Amino acid sequence: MNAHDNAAVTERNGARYAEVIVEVKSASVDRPFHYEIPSLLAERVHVGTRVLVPFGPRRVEGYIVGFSATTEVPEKTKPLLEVLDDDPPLTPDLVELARWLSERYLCTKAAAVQALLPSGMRAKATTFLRIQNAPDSVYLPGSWEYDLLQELYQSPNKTKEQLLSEHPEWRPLIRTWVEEGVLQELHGVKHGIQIKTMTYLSTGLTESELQGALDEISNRAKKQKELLTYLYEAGDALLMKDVFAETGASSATLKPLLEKGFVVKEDREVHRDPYASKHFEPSQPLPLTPMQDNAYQTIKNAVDSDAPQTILLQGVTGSGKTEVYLQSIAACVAQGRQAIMLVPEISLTPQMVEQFKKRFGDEVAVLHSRLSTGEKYDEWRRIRHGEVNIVVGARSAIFAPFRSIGLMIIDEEHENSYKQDDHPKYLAREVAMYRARQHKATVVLGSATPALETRWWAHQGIIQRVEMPERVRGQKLPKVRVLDMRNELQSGNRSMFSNALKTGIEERMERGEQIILFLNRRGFATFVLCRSCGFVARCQDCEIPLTYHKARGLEQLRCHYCGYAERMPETCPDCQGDHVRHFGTGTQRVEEELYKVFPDAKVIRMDVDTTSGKDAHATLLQRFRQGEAQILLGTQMIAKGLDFPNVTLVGVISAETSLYLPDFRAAERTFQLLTQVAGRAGRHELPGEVIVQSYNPQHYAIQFAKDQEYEKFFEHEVRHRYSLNNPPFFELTAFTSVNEDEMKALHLARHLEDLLRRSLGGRDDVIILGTSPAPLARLQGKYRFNVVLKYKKFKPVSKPIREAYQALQGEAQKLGGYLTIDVNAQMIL
Ligand SMILES: Nc1ncnc2c1ncn2[C@@H]1O[C@H](COP(=O)(O)OP(=O)(O)OP(=O)(O)O)[C@@H](O)[C@H]1O
Ligand SMILES: [Zn+2]
Ligand SMILES: [Zn+2]
Repeated sequence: MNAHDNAAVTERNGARYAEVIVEVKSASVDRPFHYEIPSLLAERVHVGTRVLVPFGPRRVEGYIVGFSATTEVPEKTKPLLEVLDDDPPLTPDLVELARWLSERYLCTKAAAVQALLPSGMRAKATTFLRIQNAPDSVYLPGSWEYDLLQELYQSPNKTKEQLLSEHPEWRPLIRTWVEEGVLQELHGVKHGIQIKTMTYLSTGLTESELQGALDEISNRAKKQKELLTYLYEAGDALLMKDVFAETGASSATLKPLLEKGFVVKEDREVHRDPYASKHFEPSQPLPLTPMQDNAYQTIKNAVDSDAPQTILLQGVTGSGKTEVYLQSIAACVAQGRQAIMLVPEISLTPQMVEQFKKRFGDEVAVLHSRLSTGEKYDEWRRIRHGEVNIVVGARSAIFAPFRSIGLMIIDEEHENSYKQDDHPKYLAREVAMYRARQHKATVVLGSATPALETRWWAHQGIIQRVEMPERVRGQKLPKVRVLDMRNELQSGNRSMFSNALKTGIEERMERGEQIILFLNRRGFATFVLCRSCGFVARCQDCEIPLTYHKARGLEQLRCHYCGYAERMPETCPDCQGDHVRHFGTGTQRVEEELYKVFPDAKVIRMDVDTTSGKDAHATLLQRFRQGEAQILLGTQMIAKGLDFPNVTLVGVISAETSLYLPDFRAAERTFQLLTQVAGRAGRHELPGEVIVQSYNPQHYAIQFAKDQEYEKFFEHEVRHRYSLNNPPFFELTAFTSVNEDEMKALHLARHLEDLLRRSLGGRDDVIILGTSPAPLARLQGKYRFNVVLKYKKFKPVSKPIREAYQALQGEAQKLGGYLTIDVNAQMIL
């Protein structure tokens, strides 16, 4: 077993050795190993094939990533044991993608491969054997054939792997019988629901045989005769439970027919379809508005052009982006290519799925985290086997194993959730652009408020940009009022609702209209604000708001970027008043307060606590739609994509809660959130109003959001980013050292900082920020310290970064902690 890390050969061409990535979770085995290909398996191995291999004393699963004619120590090279699927789960382009993932995001190759596969497969894919055509021969007890058949009859739920580990000698027999069709291999997952089968009944009798059979059955067994005739007339195999329901027959009726061989019973593999019970009324494409048509033509031309392209579709809320997506996808599929539609997990609502099902019917697979493992696995197989041409899904659907992708659309492309927070910490947008190069496909990034990077690339001419600056029916964007909460305090209103918001809510309740109240709270960092003058404590170097900490009775403010710390001021440095407070309000507190102020109100609260159940999210929204409550109160999860005709007032409790996160993207996020929230109002006949409460109403993110002026915001923010060496001008990579022991966590982070300074210090395209406590300074009892690196381009620094990271993995473990890395970090936590 020796390693070859160079580019894999994808054609076997008679090569003797397979290069295999083994499923072993350890950085020290992060390379392909060589295995000899036994001649029996030669026809079945391809790049992407899943195999069983010996690894030390164990047998483990692995994936073939290439072939090699030679190996360094041939006598020590062991053979592959088994090919685990008929179809390789990974296609060669996905194997190549896994290699790129591990290089770009510094994860192990095994972790990269796992990211590409559905969790069902990860949960342990396995094979079941079913008797398909029992052999005619009679076998003697004690023969392998006899014993194997007995075992299969008696324990149908044993996996092939279990049978083989108990009786390795059966391997050749099983293989022969599978080839001859005596046995059928069913692929499924162990744990939870397995492969799903349904029982079918059929009769293979000819007309004259049927006559003979009916004569043979006693006249008293009328039910049996009816059942047999029913099956004969059907011709095809029928689902047993339907047959029973239709004919009133039961297992007792069936049994004698089976014994006499008049009826055959067989289990067939079926795909679980999470939407099977729903009927979708087909929808027709809408005639496009001129603006939509312009966007559609641009996308269609790009798809036709057969060169990889990326297009930013910048359309205001309610401009009809979805219809453009639907028609672009239809055009792509009409060309015989496939399409991937990504939406943020929280917008993957039933209404959203419905739109796709209505337009494309069975051609769509849906992937999201609320599906069961089995459902996910089955949807994935429908994609892999070419049964669908379209997938709608959250982040990981970007890995859909399609053969020829023409179009990948990322809706609300600026959303946080497109960055995976586990290894590999990939950004869906980057993955899409990589796959676009592989498939000569088009990427569409859709948003009313694009990520600053995306808009910058368009500005630089690196990607195309199409605008849809108006709403479909020409409705005005809602009016946004920003209310100065400092004035409220001055006039003696100490509650969290301004007088204007209170009046607004009362009016809507009287008129029977609905209200959305929004609290853009992230729930961890606490910033410090003066309620009299709006002063916010910031780091003088980084301009990032300082975070409040209380430890051993000492109240401190810290910068989570550079490590600077100061004491919590007792009076406001600006106005000398004593209203300096640390800040943070939860949805639950707002709800309590709402009931105090409006005892008659009915409120639906949506946050992580109330939406943890399987369909809780959809159910709550449905109840609000049906008018069960006047007020919907929630966090960012209600900001996106919702379309409620009866909502005429949207209130933002405090714009500050996202503005003063210790994050260089805080202004961008606040602008995006406010714009999205405002976009929820007045989408239909009733005009909408938006009230934003703030202690800093003059802040540019709030002012530009008020006028929904993305372009102006962009120009302002991009200058700001430039002066602070932040994205898009520099990319950020964050290392986090985690340990129960604060000193050990700190020690490792300092050590890492040293290493980085030695290898990268002094370069003018790299900035190393000092070790500092992470914004989430303590999580689950563990201390966290960050070292953040800024650089202009990843390639020239990737080697020193990788080396420093790998060099300290061992030490981190020795200290009882660990070190993580987030390449192209979107948020430093
Ligand atoms: N060509 C059209 N003719 C008539 N109605 C349309 C057309 N295109 C879209 N619509 C309707 O306009 C409304 C807004 O469209 P949609 O929700 O796609 O906007 P959007 O750009 O995705 O907005 P958001 O960013 O807020 O989600 C929807 O009700 C949709 O059915
Ligand atoms: Zn700082
Ligand atoms: Zn003040």
